[in-house]
Amino acid sequence: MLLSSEALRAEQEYVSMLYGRLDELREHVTGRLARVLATSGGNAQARVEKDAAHAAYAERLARLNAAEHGLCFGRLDMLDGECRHIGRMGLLSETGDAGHAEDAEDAEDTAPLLIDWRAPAARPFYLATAVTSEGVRLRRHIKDRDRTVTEIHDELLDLESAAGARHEGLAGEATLLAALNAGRTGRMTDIVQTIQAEQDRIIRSEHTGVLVVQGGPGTGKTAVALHRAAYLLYTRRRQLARRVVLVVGPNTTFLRYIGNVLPALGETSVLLSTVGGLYPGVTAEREETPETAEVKGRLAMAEVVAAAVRDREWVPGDHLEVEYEGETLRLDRRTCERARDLARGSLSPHNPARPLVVREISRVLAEQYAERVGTDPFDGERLLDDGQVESIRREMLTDEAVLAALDELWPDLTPQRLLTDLFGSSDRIASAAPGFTPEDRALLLREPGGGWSPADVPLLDEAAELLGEDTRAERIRQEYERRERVSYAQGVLDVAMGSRATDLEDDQEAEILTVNDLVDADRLAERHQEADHRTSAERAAADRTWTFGHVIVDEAQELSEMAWRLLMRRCPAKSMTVVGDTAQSGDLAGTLSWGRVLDPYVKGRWRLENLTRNYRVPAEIMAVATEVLAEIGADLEAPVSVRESGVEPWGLRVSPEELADRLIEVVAIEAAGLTDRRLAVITPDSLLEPLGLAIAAGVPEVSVGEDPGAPSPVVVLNVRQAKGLEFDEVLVVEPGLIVAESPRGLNNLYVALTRATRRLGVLHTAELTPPSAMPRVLDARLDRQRNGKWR
Ligand SMILES: Nc1ncnc2c1ncn2[C@@H]1O[C@H](COP(=O)(O)OP(=O)(O)OP(=O)(O)O)[C@@H](O)[C@H]1O
Repeated sequence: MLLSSEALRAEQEYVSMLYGRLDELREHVTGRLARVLATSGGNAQARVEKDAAHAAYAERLARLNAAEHGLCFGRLDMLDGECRHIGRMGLLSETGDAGHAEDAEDAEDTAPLLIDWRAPAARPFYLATAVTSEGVRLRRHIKDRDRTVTEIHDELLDLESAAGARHEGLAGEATLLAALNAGRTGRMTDIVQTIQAEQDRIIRSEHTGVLVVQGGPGTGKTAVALHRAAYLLYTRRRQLARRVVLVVGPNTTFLRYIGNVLPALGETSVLLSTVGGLYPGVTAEREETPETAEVKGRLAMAEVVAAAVRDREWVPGDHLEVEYEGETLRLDRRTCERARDLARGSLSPHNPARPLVVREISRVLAEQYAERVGTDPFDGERLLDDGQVESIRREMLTDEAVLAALDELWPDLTPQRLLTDLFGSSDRIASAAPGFTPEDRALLLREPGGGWSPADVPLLDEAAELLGEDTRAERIRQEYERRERVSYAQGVLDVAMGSRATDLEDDQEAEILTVNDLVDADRLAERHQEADHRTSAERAAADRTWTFGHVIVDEAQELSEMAWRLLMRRCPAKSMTVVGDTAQSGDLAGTLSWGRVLDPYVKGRWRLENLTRNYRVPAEIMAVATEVLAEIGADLEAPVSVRESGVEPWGLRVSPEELADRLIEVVAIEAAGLTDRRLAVITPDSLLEPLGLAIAAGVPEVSVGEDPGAPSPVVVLNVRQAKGLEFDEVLVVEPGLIVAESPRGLNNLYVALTRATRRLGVLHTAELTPPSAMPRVLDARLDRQRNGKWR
């Protein structure tokens, strides 16, 4: 129900008051922040406190700034006469914003002017229906632009109006449909104004373990996952903000697509990453075949990496000779075995255990050498005492031949070196992966160099766990740096004193000495040490061993078993929200069953929730996609579209020779009709480059492949790149080839067909038949719209 101008005016007054309150708070926090920045000096403790205050005020200011657009978007009139305004953040009438649940509790007595959408009092806004009114008489949706209320929609929640509802259970239908019909910008937006009841239940789920959200395309899984992150940060801010929430997505284009949602909700303690981005210092851009990625993603690779480490803890078949200072020393097998057992028995990872091998082997070598060169030729007595033998031992550790022998027996290994050596040698692969078929082993073999692939990252991480770090070297480096700083600081003080002393009268010298007493070199050095101004999320990104408070995995069906292993390690509390759709699993290493990937870690402790309504894809397009879904699995259920677009999908068959030209023609005409809308052309992998280049040459403002930054109106992508994204219009090229190119080709076609919010077209050459019956169904359906024309 659209309302009168009087109601609009009254609402404007309230909303203006709220913005006024927001401005006051901003001013207050900006002032505090400026004061913190102006303070200087103090001891280490004071500096830490200053950094913490700076971070807290900056974060609060970010939250206040984020609330600027659509600060208040709803109102509930309760049956008992109470009126609640709902918004992006809580606002109290007295000082302080109810920035999070804990703040709100602290300020219990203060009347809320605005209720944060995540607070329990806001919940009926999302859940109330005419059938279950939750004590609500009227729900109002408020829309504003630049602080001016432009629209309000009211829903009376009584049983009579329920009878008239078109889609039973759609809360705020007018506002929801306006959001769903709006043009897509290439950046996902938040849905706080129109969260639906089934989504709200998941967002606020109290389940603390692994929550799996399964739902078809467009059911809002990504939106729900991100809003759940915001909800958890609100309710458990003290624990989670420090530990950071990790959001894992399938590729960087996708991360860019969702990147604005949480900042717009005022949340910054979040790290967005692909699995390939989770190994600091490695950029996983190497391309490899899906078959190789599949082998690398198997859980059995954990044992392969472990075996590869064990293989590097070597003992000779009989003995090893070491040339030292003209003497040929001999390490027999038993000595080497003893050193190895000693190190393995320590149960330390490989690198930290290495000093035990080094000490034992160098001790044996030093004693042998001492016996050779330091024995009395007449009585056979050893001439060197223990101290001298120890000196020889230490000296030996700078000798190249000795170091080479140690490197062979128990090398100091980085994960990169371990895997480069492993994948570069068929012998090493055969030894570490005896259970693999020759074909699988051949898939692992590659030349050294050429960088790392996303599937390598969980293996590097696995190796890092097994190798461990010998932190002694790092500790020595830190101590060295500290001494350098102290010595530099002492120099500064000396220069200061020296120059001042020469300039000053004798009676002033005492004062300078007092200053020097107060600021000694150690303290000055501490002050020179750079403060760590990084946010928690930045520190988490740079630290492989960081453990996250909560992990959200999107498009989770694409993750390999090894990727799950890595993620479980990063979240020891196993507090996770996992969203995906096994019917969309296109990656060969991905999963078709949640139990298979989760049971090894949280058997019986993960909960499954389903989303059933499709907010993205209109019914006309979903009817086509559903035919494909039925081919993937007869028991799979398609989500039900919440709207129709009135636009039927179209199909166009062309000859192979004219494919590129007709495609350019179609894209050019479709693109010309786009105003503030986006078109995606989704091609089979093998056609991405040739067709992408052809389209880019013939049509302006086209980008090919992963989104380079600012979204262009027309993009050409393969299915993998389009995963999780959405566009106003989608043109699928050669669906038969998309199916034929992968064992999961049908799943890929299903993904491609479900990216459009308004219009779908299919352009193809051959009959859409092979290799399965499905495309024939698609062909027949599209034929009805075709009539030889695509428009
Ligand atoms: N309650 C809602 N209100 C407004 N828009 C919504 C709502 N739920 C979902 N949407 C919109 O529907 C679209 C699809 O949502 P989303 O991308 O989260 O779906 P998904 O289930 O992750 O899809 P896919 O599996 O295809 O990646 C998005 O534009 C999202 O903003």
